[in-house]
Amino acid sequence: MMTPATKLDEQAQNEALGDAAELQDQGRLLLTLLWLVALLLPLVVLGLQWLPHPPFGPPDWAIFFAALLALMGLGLGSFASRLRRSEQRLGRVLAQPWLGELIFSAHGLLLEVSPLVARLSGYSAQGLSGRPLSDLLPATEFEDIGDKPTPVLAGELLQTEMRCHDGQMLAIELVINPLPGERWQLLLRDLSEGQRSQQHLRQSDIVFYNAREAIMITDAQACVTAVNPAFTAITGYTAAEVMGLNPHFQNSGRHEAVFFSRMWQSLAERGHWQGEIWNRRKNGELFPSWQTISAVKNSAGQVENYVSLFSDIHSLKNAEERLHHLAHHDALTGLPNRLLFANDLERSIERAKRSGKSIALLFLDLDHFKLINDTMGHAVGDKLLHEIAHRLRNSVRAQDGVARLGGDEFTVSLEDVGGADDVATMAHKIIAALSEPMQLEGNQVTISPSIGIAFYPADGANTEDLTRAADAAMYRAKQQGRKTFAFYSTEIMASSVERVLIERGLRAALSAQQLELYYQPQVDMVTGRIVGMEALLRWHHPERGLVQPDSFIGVAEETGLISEIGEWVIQQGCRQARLWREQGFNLGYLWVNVSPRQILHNGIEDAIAQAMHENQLPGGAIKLGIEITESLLQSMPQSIEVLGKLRALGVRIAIDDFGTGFSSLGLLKQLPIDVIKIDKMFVRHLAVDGDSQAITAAMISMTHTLGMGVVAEGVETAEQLEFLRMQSCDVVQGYLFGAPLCPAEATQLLVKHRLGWPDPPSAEFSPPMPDKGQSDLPGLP
Ligand SMILES: Nc1nc2c(ncn2[C@@H]2O[C@H](COP(=O)(O)OP(=O)(O)OP(=O)(O)O)[C@@H](O)[C@H]2O)c(=O)[nH]1
Repeated sequence: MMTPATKLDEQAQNEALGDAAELQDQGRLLLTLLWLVALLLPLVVLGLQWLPHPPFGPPDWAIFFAALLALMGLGLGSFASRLRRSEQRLGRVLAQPWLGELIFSAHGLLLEVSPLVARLSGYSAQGLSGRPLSDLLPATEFEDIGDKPTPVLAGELLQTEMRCHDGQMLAIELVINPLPGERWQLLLRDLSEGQRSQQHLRQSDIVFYNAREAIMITDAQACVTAVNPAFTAITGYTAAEVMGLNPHFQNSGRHEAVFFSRMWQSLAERGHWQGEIWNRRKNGELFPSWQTISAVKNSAGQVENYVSLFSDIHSLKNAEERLHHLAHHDALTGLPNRLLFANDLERSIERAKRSGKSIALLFLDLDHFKLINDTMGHAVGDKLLHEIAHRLRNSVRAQDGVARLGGDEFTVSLEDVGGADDVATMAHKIIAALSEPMQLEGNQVTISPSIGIAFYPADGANTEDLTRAADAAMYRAKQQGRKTFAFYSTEIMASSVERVLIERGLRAALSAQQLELYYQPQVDMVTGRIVGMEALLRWHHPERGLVQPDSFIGVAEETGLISEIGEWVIQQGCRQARLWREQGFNLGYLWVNVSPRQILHNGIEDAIAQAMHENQLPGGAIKLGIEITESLLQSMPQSIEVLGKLRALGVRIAIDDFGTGFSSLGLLKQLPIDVIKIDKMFVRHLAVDGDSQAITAAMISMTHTLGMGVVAEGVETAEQLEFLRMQSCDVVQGYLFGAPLCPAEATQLLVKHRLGWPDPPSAEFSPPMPDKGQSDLPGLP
């Protein structure tokens, strides 16, 4: 698109071109004159000879012509030197890197192009030669240039576009001049650079008018010279209202004079200031802004303007406060979280230090809260936690600190407390308030807390120690049966240290191969043959020797290590079963103990399926059975599903220690259970205690009625055995047949009793002197 030229900025070019045109005219005139002189002068001289009185005699023609030639030479010499100077000048102009030259014929064909034109267009100079001018200049003005003897555009400065070799259009400015020989010269220069800087200016305008940040520009005396629309939107002042004012008109009064003097100091020293500043809107409202002020200097280094850019961070500040609250509070209950609890307790300790008073820290953990989650769902669990937080807050004074540390753990810190009695009363009150039944989604739910109590400074001189002491005391309250409180004591600390030691040792035990499975035989009452082996876990502690499961299973369950240990037990048990099958033993079942936690949470079916697959179980004479404790029955819905899946894998399921919990046989009917194991407590008293006899007889009979098998544990005497036989108990297990033995000894036992025991077991079998701890193996994996 061609536009009229608006300015002539190439003065040198025009002067040179002007010179050239003038010289052309002068040259033409001079030549004509010389020709006229050369033709007419001899005729005039000859004509004068015919007069009656010629003014002079016949000329010496040789001298005459020599003079004429000298005259012509002088004229031509002066013209040639002017022409040379003009050519040099034009050459210099054309040598400018920004000026390109194109020579074309009257028919519009390109004859010559300068290197710059070739470079700008992307063609080679030869490539362009002979092409129509309109190939390079597609604008309509150039289309039919070849049809006209003279381009109509001559002498005009035009802006148009040049089509480059790659098809891109390049903005150019050009002028066309006539040349001798019906040729035309086209001088051009690249405009894109200039357009870029104009575009830059336009972009600056766009930024200024469309920025969301307010922009205020002042002169060197700090009088406002310009503000953008965002400034008006944020402050309420129009540009006209603030023009010429000192920015002080926005002063909020929130900053001291020293604040502004520092700002000016920074501007003077570094030319820059940045910070948060409170300003006043036109309507009087104060608002925080984040402001950047820059001093703009001229080339002499003097400040000409100050440019201030700011945004309203009012909403950002609100968000920051919300974030701060979120970071310090528990989202579910709104109580302070662990972080704020620690900060608050630290400050309480500082105060107590100064006043010499003491602080009581109560550490609460809900009892069996997991069961609520498991049986009623997480959403109900959340509501319960919310209600507990509410009750807890209402049970204490306003100045007492209540926090939720996470999960079902809460704390209450009491400053300026009296004696332990007062705190015990408070703990009672909290337990009573929290244990009141609550209605959650149509269900009545009851829960209780266990509370540990520790005092500053007696039990801990800083936040960590005090919290640790209260936590240890809470653990003691759990051990004491839950729904109670316990004060911290050194003895409690010792047992909590013991727990930590066991946990640490246990973490290393698996990789250090300190765990081992022992096996205890189960004997069929009718045939006297071994029909099963129960795998029982032992820990060969490097310093303490053989550690009983009672001492570490609890810790393993609390710390979650039970999953890893449980999986190892399953794999190891299955491996042993495979070995015995390969050795030709007709064993029946290999039983492993599985923790209720594993059943409920750890994808146990996958672990068992994999171990069975790896050891080709069930295979032939050996199958896998799992023993679970009665407490699992409290999580009925989930357990039914998992146990069903295990059954589908061919696994038998036994309830261990039956009779010690509160579940009824009727409840068992709803679960996929194959075997009931009567707890050794009943078996032990069979000979002397009529009640135990009655209960055992009833259990055996009812179990049979439900179509399940019965195993009696802890059989140590012939009398017990006899009683169980009379009640038609199916299988017995106990020292009378064998203690838990390491794999090698258990294999020897299998060899020795391949054909079973005589009936009753012969006296040659002397039970090992029972280490009672070892025979009591409740609920261990
Ligand atoms: N609903 C809900 N459950 C949570 C939340 N945070 C943790 N839990 C659960 O709280 C339970 C805490 O259980 P524990 O304290 O370890 O065990 P417990 O069943 O209370 O048993 P004891 O403490 O030994 O009486 C775990 O099952 C967690 O998954 C939560 O924000 N909401």
